Amino acid sequence: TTEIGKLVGSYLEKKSNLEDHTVHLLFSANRWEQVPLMKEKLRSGVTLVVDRYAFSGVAFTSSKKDFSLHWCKQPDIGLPKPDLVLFLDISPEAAAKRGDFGNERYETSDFQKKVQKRYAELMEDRSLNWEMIDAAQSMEDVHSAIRQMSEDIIEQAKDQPIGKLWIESDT
Ligand SMILES: Nc1ncnc2c1ncn2[C@@H]1O[C@H](COP(=O)(O)OP(=O)(O)OP(=O)(O)O)[C@@H](O)[C@H]1O
Ligand SMILES: Cc1cn([C@H]2C[C@H](O)[C@@H](COP(=O)(O)O)O2)c(=O)[nH]c1=O
Repeated sequence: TTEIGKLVGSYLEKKSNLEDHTVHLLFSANRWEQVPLMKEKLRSGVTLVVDRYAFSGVAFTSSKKDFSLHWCKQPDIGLPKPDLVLFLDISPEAAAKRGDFGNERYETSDFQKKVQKRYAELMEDRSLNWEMIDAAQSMEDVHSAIRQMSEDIIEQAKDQPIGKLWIESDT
């Protein structure tokens, strides 16, 4: 809903075109503009559930030609570090059978396969608490797995300081 968010939304809906580096930086700027609010909420005890976050930024842009994982991570270094990252795993073929697939930019099975590989590379980073959930299960089972893991991490993280994403000393 922010001005930057609207630019990104229009790009995803294929209503406008943006140069690839530019849109990557806009996605990141859209996260950074929310950081003061995120920190305020976290410090007041609110749990944030963030859809996609920096990991999609890296996985999607680095799937484009001539983009490295390294370059793609740079603008998001130092964002608030998540206590838990849930990867909802489903094959691109099964995802394509679900509602609305194919309307947005990036929603082709070939591109999604590249993205899935990039996520696998990101998940090798042991400084982050990645958990995989089988998203091919029923909605009820997906929900129950997410709920269990979330409740556990909320309990563990409640007295921990806010870390910084991809900064080694802030694990
Ligand atoms: N476990 C499930 N089983 C069957 N259908 C599902 C399940 N989860 C989601 N769907 C359906 O798949 C479609 C896409 O799901 P959803 O809206 O949750 O994904 P999304 O938020 O669009 O994903 P993305 O963040 O990748 O864009 C919807 O039509 C939804 O009803
Ligand atoms: C955060 C973020 C997202 N993307 C891409 C990934 C998806 O194709 C869309 C968002 O889709 P949603 O259904 O609205 O979740 O945007 C990206 O390329 N870079 C990012 O930083």
